[in-house]
Amino acid sequence: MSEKRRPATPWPPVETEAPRFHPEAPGPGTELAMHYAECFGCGDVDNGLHMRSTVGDGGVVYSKFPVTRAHQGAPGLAHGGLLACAFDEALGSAVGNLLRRPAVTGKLETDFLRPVPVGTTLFIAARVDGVAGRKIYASADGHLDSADGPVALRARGLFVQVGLEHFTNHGDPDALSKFTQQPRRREDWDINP
Ligand SMILES: CCCCCCCCCCCC(=O)SCCNC(=O)CCNC(=O)[C@H](O)C(C)(C)COP(=O)(O)OP(=O)(O)OC[C@H]1O[C@@H](n2cnc3c(N)ncnc32)[C@H](O)[C@@H]1OP(=O)(O)O
Repeated sequence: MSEKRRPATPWPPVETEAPRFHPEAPGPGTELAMHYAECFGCGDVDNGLHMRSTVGDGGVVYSKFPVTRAHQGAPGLAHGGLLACAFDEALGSAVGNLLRRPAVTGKLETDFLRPVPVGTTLFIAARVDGVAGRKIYASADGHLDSADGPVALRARGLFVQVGLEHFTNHGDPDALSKFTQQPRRREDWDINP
């Protein structure tokens, strides 16, 4: 298959500032631990995505998603919704780890360019592209079977910064103590937009 192209739309869609990485953000080469043991993307969940991420140079976070039979849509092929899930995780990891600003996905768009067979590993490279107040724009490419393999998917996401009470009020009152990696304490986050 030749390199796929899709209609170009401006990204980020609004004027942004360059992302300001947190002074205590993990540096290049750091292998990121799961952020929550029950996270479907990175946690120890039966049939979860079991994604693992590493910080690269230049503000890129690399994540791997090993696609198994548990992740099928059509026979032998990954389910599109789960592929989008992998990108949500990868983009969220870049935002959370590099900026340390608590944020949730407001919008996620995914271009599916090539089928992703069971047995392949998706190598996702995610970066934060710009920040406009509470709005944080991030994007990622997903390569088949190696970091420079053919691009199977591209995704763009808008993350919206929230207060930490978003997680305790809407989710679990003990949410903060259940995060398993830094930032997990209130003082470890950059909570000023
Ligand atoms: C180390 C740790 C690792 C952490 C690693 C983490 C990895 C996990 C990754 C998974 C992440 C998730 O799945 S998070 C879970 C999925 N997402 C959610 O559940 C979010 C549900 N939605 C919400 O809670 C809310 O709608 C919010 C918080 C997103 C926004 O509500 P709000 O706070 O009232 O703010 P609101 O004014 O509506 O929006 C703020 C600005 O964003 C814009 N905006 C909001 N949504 C959109 C949208 N879809 N499209 C365009 N623009 C939007 C608004 O126009 C506005 O722009 P302007 O007027 O200011 O210009």
